[in-house]
Amino acid sequence: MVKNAVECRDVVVVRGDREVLHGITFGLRTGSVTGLLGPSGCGKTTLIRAIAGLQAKVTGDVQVLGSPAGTPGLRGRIGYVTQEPSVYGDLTVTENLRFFAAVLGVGAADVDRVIDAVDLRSHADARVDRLSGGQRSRASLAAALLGSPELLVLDEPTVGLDPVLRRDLWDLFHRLADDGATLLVSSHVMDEASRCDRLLLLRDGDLLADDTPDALLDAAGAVDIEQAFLTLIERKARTR
Ligand SMILES: Nc1ncnc2c1ncn2[C@@H]1O[C@H](COP(=O)(O)OP(=O)(O)OP(=O)(O)O)[C@@H](O)[C@H]1O
Repeated sequence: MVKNAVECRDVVVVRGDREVLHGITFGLRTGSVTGLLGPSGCGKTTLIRAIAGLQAKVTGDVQVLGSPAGTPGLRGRIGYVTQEPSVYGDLTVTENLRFFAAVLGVGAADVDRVIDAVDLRSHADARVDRLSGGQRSRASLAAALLGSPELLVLDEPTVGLDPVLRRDLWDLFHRLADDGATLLVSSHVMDEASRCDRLLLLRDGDLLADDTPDALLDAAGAVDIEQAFLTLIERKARTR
C-alpha cells in the first residue's frame, strides 16, 4: 500500500494570466481526513482540481495513489465533489445514483448503501430539483461515494448544512477514513478544523501550515484555528 495517497511537490498553477498556486508541497496520509482551509479565492478549488487531474497548466509533481494525477486508471478510484451539484435535477435521487452506478460499473446494492450513508433515505424518490440545497449537495456526495473510492476530494461539502448534519457528515468522513479511504475536505469555515486529523492552511496560493490541529494551536499559541491562522499570517508578514 502507498503510505501517502497524495504527494504534491512544488505545485504551481496558472489560471488565466495569473499564477494562483505558487509552489505547494505536502502529502496526504492514507486513511486520514485532511482539512484544506483558507479564505475565498486562496486556491483551494484549484488545488483540488489539480489532484483530481482536471486542472490545466499545472507544473511540479502531483502523484495520486502512486500515479501522476490525471492518469486514466485513477478515474474510478477517486471521488470528487465539486461546489456545484453534480446530479441531474429532473431525476430522483435513486435514479441519479442508479445512472452513475451503471456508468461506473458498480452494483445496484451500492446505491442503497450511499443513500443511507448521506442520510437521504426519506428523499430517495424525490426529484433532485425539489430538494433543498443541502440535500442536493448530499446527493452529489452520495454519487461520489459509489464504488467506495480510495481517495475523496470534497470541495466545501458542508456549506449550507445545519450543525447536526455537518456533524453527521464529519462522522461519516471519519468512518470512511477508518475503512482506509483518504479524504481531503475544503472549507472556509475555520470551526470545522478541529474535526480533521490534519490541516493545510492556504493563503493567496501559498501553504502557510501543514500540521495537526493541536500542533498548529500550540505553535501559534492560539485558542482556535482562526486565531492561529491570523498569527501565522502576521508572522509571515514580519519575515518578509
Ligand atoms: N477559470 C478561471 N480563470 C482564471 N482565474 C480563475 C479561474 N477560476 C478561479 N480563478 C482564480 O484563481 C484563484 C483561486 O481560485 P479558487 O477557486 O481555487 O479559490 P478557492 O480558495 O477555492 O475560493 P472559494 O473558497 O471562494 O471557492 C482566484 O484568484 C480566482 O479568481
